Amino acid sequence: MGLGLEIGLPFVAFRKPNEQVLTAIFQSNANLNITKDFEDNGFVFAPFSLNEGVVLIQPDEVFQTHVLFESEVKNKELVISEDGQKEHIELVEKGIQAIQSGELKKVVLSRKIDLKISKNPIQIFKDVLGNYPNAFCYFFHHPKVGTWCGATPETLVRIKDGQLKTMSLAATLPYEENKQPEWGAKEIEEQQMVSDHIKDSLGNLMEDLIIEKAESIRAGKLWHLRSEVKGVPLPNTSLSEIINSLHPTPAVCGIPTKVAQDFILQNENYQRTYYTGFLGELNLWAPKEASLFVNLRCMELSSNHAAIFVGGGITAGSVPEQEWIETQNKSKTMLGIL
Ligand SMILES: C=C(O[C@H]1C=CC=C(C(=O)O)[C@@H]1O)C(=O)O
Repeated sequence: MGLGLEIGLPFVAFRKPNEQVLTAIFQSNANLNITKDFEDNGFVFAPFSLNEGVVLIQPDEVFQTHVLFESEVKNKELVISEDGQKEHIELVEKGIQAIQSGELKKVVLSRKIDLKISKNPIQIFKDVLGNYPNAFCYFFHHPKVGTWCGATPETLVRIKDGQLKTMSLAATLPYEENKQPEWGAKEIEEQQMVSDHIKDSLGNLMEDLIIEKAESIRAGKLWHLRSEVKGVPLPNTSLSEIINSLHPTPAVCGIPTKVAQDFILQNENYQRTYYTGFLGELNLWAPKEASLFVNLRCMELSSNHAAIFVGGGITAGSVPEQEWIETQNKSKTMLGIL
């Protein structure tokens, strides 16, 4: 991995949720490959706005090895900067107004936290692997794109042997030791909205679609509500149709999708680039197979700087100050590592 960074060639290393296999994919030239139809094979790294170009790392060399990282980072109390609070609260207020006016039902609003770092990137990735065993953990580098690292709890879509799996993910509460989360009506409704949206957008591409009951899942120091979704795509449905029906999910964009995406692009105070895009294996081991994850709980790294990206779903019942605190809590996933 260090070598890839030194010689400036594209590579990615990743471990899937609850697995112990680390896969590394290396491209042997520095070309910026863009996939348009998801027919290529390799590792995709997609931005939030797909028209910015979905990057593909060609699998010129692929390695796999068993790893067992269990390095819990000492849980020192994090002091988190309050910079950006006013702007974020104003943004959330604007989102709530758009919901009240009937334009939107839900919108996910986010921000970027910049900080100086001195930690070595390899150690950062080892700590991500050691601390988030049930997340999709990755380290991505492309000389023409940048260096990203993350531990995401959200699957965009997994397709194998003609079976499709995805998830409806929403709502956040802080994790407290020996305590189960107590979800309120707002969170339950927020997650149900996501399940209904998946049913509407994916349903007509599927022979059947099963959406399981919502359950609490832990993602580091947070809880979320999640329903597993599975089914069989209709014959001749392309990967591209499936991906385009799911991305951007209401966990990162909103409802209705197009109105929420336009609201985000016009109102957020920065460019998301690859945060809330997606990434993962595409036709890598067999055709029509994909294992894609939403790029959440992630950061962009450069020599002595990190940018952490955090957001939260806004609905009619949201309270701006609480939404600010939620983004502060989400930032701990990556801040705790740095
Ligand atoms: C947008 C993010 O989280 C999403 C995923 C799970 C729960 C969320 C929420 O409670 O708002 C968000 O939709 C983020 O972590 O930056």
